[in-house]
Parts: sequence; C-alpha cells; structure tokens
Amino acid sequence: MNAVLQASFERRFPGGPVIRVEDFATRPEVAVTVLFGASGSGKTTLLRAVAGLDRPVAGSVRFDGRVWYDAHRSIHVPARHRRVGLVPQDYSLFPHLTVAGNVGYGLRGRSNRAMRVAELLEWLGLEDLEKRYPGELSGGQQQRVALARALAPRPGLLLLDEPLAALDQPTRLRLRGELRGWLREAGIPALLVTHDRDEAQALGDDIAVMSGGRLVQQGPVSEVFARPGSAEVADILLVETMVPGVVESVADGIARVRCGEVMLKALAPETGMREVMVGIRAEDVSLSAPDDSPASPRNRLAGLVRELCGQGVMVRVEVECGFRLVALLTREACAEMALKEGSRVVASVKAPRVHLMERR
Ligand SMILES: Nc1ncnc2c1ncn2[C@@H]1O[C@H](COP(=O)(O)OP(=O)(O)OP(=O)(O)O)[C@@H](O)[C@H]1O
Repeated sequence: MNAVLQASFERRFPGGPVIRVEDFATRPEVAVTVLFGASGSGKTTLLRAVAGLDRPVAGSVRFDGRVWYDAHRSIHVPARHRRVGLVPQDYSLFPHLTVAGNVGYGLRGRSNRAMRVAELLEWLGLEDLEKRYPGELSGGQQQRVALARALAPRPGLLLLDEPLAALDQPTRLRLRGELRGWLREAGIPALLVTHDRDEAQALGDDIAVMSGGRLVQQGPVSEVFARPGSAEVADILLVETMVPGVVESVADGIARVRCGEVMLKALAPETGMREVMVGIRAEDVSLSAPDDSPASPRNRLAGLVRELCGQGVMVRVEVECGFRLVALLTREACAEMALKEGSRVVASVKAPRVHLMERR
C-alpha cells in the first residue's frame, strides 16, 4: 500500500486565472496517478503546489498523514523537507556534472552515496555512461538520468512533469513501456503530468482530469476512459464520436436513444436523463460487410465510409450512418474488407459501449 496524497487548494495568479482544485486524492493501491488535461488546465500548478515550489492562497496539501501546506494554520513545509523527487519537463540536469554526479547530487555527504548511485545506474542501464556529461547524452538517456537523480534520495513521492514530452516520437513510444516498468518497480507513488491521451492510458493506473483550473473527474484510467462523467470530460479525453441524442424509452435496463434518424441502444442511465450526449470510442466500433449476419446485443448501423486516415498501425475510419461515427481498425482489417471511401459497411457497437452523458 502506498502513502496517500490529498490536495484541495486555490491559487490565484494576478491578472490570470484562478486554479481551484477540490478533493484531489491518490489511492493507496495505486502506483501512478496521471494528471491529464489540455494546456493551461492547471496540471503544473497542482504539481508545483504539491512539490512546495508554489504557494496557494487557500486550502491544504497532505501526504502520508503529514500536513505540507495548510492556509488556515499558516503551515508551508519548504520543498526540501517534503521528500519529493521531481523530474522536470526539460530534465534540468546539471551540465557541469557527469551522469554519476547528477544522480548522486541529492546524496552529497552521505556515506552510501557511491553504492546508491551504482545501484541506480545499473537498474536504469546507465553504467556505461556514468562519466559522460548531459550534453553528450541522447534525450532518452537524459530522461533516465533525471529519473535516477529524482529517485536517489529515496523520496516518498515522485513527481514527473511531462517526462516524455522532450523526446522524439519513436523514442517516446519506446520509452513509454520502459518508464511504466520503472515506475512500478520503484515502489514509490508517482504523480505524472501529461496531455497525451495514449501516454495517460499507457502510464497511469488512476487519472485525474483537469479543465479550466478545476479537477473534473478522477478514478481508475480504464473506468474514466470507459465512462467519462460528463460531455466535458469526454471532450477532453477525445472520445471520437460525440453526438446529441434524446432518451425515448427505458426497458429492462436498456435505453433507446434517438440520434436524428438513428435509434441506438445503450445501458440505461442511473439518473433519468433525457437530453444526452452520446459518446462512442472508436475502438469500440467494429465494421463488417453489409451481408454479414447480425450479432444480437449490438447496435447495427448501415453506413457509407466517408474517410480513411492512417494512425500509426491503425486506421481511423469515418462512417456516415445518420451521424459521423468513427471506428479504429487495424490496417489488416481494412485491407481484408477492401475498405475505401464510399464502401458500404455495417458498424456495430455493443450497447454497454454507448455512453450517455447529460447534455448541458
Ligand atoms: N506565474 C503565473 N502567472 C500568471 N498566470 C499563470 C502563472 N502560472 C500559470 N498561470 C496560468 O494558470 C493556468 C494554469 O497553468 P498551468 O501551467 O498549471 O497549466 P498546465 O495544465 O500545466 O499547462 P501546460 O500543459 O501547458 O503545461 C494557465 O492559464 C496559465 O497561463
């Protein structure tokens, strides 16, 4: 079980926005919590308030039962006493120190310094680089050095600000998996900022979604992506298909939702919503030829392919079926069906994959 971080605070920037975070909390069973949101949504402000690099005007920050900040009681524990390891976005390595010097920086004067540095260099595969200077390292190597430096003094909490943002795309994809492994092995709870949806899904156990200076949803990554709590969150998470609908009837736990000319089946919402936004993730849509036999619990929507667009190993296919429905298929599946613009298809979505959100 990991120590828990709790934060509720307000930060006003003179002439700028108000960042108001309410009831942010990590869960003890979770290794990596991702802070996710668009640029300017307040992610870095939250990270800095936790690190003690920034002082909010109200609220509190607690970690592992200890108060780090409390506006009422005028408590502000300085950053150096919070035992937090920070990996800044640009890594901020000391250019005049070698890799070993950087990693051991926070351990100056400690007798176990050399041993701990060697241990981290070995763990992160940096042994051969220990005498190099940051200017002689690739972006990915610098990232590992920054991670090793942050972990060296055995912090209680690790903060990572867009740890992969400074890397080129292929390196970023390669390091994503490695970073995930290291963060889990490190045994230290981590808070990781990103505005990349794939990165959030790959690296996070839990996700806290921020928008306009507020925390709008938090929970397990799979749950939040599968069931965004509002159309705003679905938008932030880039749910590919969002279409307005009206719940016309509910029976046996299934809602029938009219979206223009099309009737969709969805799981009945818990509250009696009528005007809804319908969200469908592209990976939950499958396409087949029009004459394939129907699979029962699915919505089957006849449509025409309007656009195909490569997305890495996948292809994003837009289907006009009364509304624009986006599907994500492998290149192989597209080739097998000989999909092209104008192809007739049937799009299938299981009712539990049609998400209803209150329309405001
Ligand atoms: N020192 C400051 N003075 C004035 N406004 C600020 C200051 N720092 C941040 N802000 C504003 O507060 C808001 C939140 O900023 P923050 O850096 O926390 O966002 P973010 O989600 O981390 O964005 P990004 O992904 O671009 O780093 C933004 O509108 C930003 O312009």
